[in-house]
Amino acid sequence: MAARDEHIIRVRGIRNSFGDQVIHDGLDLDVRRGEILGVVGGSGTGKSVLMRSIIGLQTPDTGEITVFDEPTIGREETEAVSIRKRWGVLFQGGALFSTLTVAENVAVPLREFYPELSPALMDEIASYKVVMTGLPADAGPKYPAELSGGMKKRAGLARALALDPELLFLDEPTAGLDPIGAAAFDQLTKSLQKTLGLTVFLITHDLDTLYAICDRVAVLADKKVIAVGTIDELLALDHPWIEEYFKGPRGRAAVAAKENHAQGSADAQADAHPTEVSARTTGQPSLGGAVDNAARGETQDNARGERGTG
Ligand SMILES: Nc1ncnc2c1ncn2[C@@H]1O[C@H](COP(=O)(O)OP(=O)(O)OP(=O)(O)O)[C@@H](O)[C@H]1O
Repeated sequence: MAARDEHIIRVRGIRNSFGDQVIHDGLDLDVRRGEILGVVGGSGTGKSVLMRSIIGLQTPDTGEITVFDEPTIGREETEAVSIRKRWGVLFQGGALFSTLTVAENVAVPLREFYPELSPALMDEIASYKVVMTGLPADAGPKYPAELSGGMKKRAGLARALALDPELLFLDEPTAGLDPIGAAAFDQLTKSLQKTLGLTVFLITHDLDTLYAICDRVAVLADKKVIAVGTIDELLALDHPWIEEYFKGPRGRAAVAAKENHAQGSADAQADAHPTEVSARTTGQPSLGGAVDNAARGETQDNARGERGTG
């Protein structure tokens, strides 16, 4: 279990602005080692800008950010490389290179950071990562255009895991997936986090994801992180936005889905496969088996009942 006070990411007093538009002002956040931290907030509150600031793609006007106890703002590229190797990022939509196959996409970070590796070894590592994320082995030679939306996300995840990171950034990983595919992706994330000992910074609008896999949730509003804690801790704060967010109709449905899943898991006994797909807000029965089933479920991307932002 993670030491509660061991912070992989520390953000202190950052301000981000674009022209006259101030996105963050005095924003603080700590991410603990080994946790899955969900990051929520209304559209445009700056969740992605925060992630980009942490990974060095956006330079805040002021403030400090450290990752693995190393400052990330204002670092020379050569200095930043040693930190960047230790995290993986899944951007919204997967951000795959359309002219490269899945395996070539996964190998991109290997080529960038370890160009001395032989092509055969890069291929082997890429194949391993592809299978690890639940894609069929024959997905490697396919191009992104030949994949479903869910498979693209898995390919993006495989690329994010290419360097065996300690820290994973996921920007709305389940947006656009149907409920079964989204549930499968959540369980894959949880399973990888446990197996690989990852710390996960997860931006989402998906209440099911928050309830199913997040250890804590950080709420962005008013240009700051206004609260961070477990969902129960957040609800105890009696904040109107938080209350509405978690206790509205979608929040209640997410709680029901989690309870269904807990009941299903009890019924299925304690040795259930870690990537088992849970029942979700659709009321779908729990599916056994997992990665393979998950991949099958995702062929239903964009079907009715798709989970988008909310
Ligand atoms: N490069 C940029 N130039 C100008 N404005 C930007 C830039 N990047 C982000 N913004 C603005 O910053 C604000 C926050 O954007 P961000 O993408 O972080 O929001 P978000 O909370 O992730 O939203 P959503 O939930 O809709 O994805 C938005 O108003 C956006 O238009």
